[in-house]
Amino acid sequence: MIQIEHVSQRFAGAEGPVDAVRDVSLQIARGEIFGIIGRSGAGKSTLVRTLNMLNRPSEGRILIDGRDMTALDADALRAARREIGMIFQHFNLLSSRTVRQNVALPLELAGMARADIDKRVGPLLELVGLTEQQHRYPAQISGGQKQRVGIARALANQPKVLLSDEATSALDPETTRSILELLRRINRELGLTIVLITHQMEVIKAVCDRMAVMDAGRVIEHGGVIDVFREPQHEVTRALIGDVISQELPRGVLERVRAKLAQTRAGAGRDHLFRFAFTGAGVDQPLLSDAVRRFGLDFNILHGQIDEIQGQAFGSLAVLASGEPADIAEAVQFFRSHGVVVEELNHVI
Ligand SMILES: Nc1ncnc2c1ncn2[C@@H]1O[C@H](COP(=O)(O)OP(=O)(O)OP(=O)(O)O)[C@@H](O)[C@H]1O
Repeated sequence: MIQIEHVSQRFAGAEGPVDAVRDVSLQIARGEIFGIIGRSGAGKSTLVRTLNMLNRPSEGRILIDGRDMTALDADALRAARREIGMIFQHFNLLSSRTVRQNVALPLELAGMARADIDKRVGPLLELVGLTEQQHRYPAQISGGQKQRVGIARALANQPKVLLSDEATSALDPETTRSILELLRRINRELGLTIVLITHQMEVIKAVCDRMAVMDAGRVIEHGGVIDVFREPQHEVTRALIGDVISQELPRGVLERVRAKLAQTRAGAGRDHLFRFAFTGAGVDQPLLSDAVRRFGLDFNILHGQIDEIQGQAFGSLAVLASGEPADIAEAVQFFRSHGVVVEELNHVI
């Protein structure tokens, strides 16, 4: 449905040209939720804004349903943009308009008759759960409610694609969950294709089907979310997954772990930090206690989580293993031979 073909975007920066996006090619299928993750400055916003030509790429093509967005004249582009809704981190609502009037705005701009607008807006407010708040102004509703207005407004023209630029970054974790659930529901009920950018792996894990990781303007890795989580190929991806662990560990524990790993790096310690990822059968075997017996290691479990990603149980454990290098290497082989994906996180946390 969406083909991004060799897209590059160069800006004229104050200190010379900035290559914000470099030769990105991706295919996004109809009806999927596709996540793009990367650190600040990786080029995510620039890339997603090329999809509706808010940024016109310096090179490459964007095809949506086979139509080349880069080749459209102004009128055709205006029409094509109605098929692409967008939501933003800071909601971008008009403060002088009520909830209902904000949602109606794109329809007014499209020249729709008042009665038709009313018919369209009612169900949208219902869909996002804001019927009761429809006559309030943005200043009178919560952040989560503002994003619901943003979503209803983005859906007003019945788009085929919804672009989400860090839509949950300004929200607390519980509100984030409820907005992500709403996006999931809209995706299923309306068959809408969603392209979502975020710097949080939690967001990707919660709603996306497939994902791409960006770094310094390039896509460095892409694939099914569960595959990327199970076996990240790139150091940047591993670091983004590692962030989840360091964010959830108590600060004191994190500092002690870092001190131990620094000792190991200096040649004076025996501790190594690993992340074990299990799916399916690996989950219920007593592999850790087996490895303790066989290889004489000590394990200290720092963080464990079982999630469901795309309907599959997926477990991950962060473990501090202490032992001689040869025993640790054998233990890693042992885990791998039982289908557990093992990564060393020493440089990540
Ligand atoms: N209009 C512009 N003019 C010049 N440079 C730009 C422009 N827009 C973005 N950039 C630069 O392009 C690079 C990528 O920015 P972009 O906003 O796409 O990254 P991002 O991954 O979305 O990061 P963030 O999450 O911080 O927005 C950055 O170095 C940024 O400074």
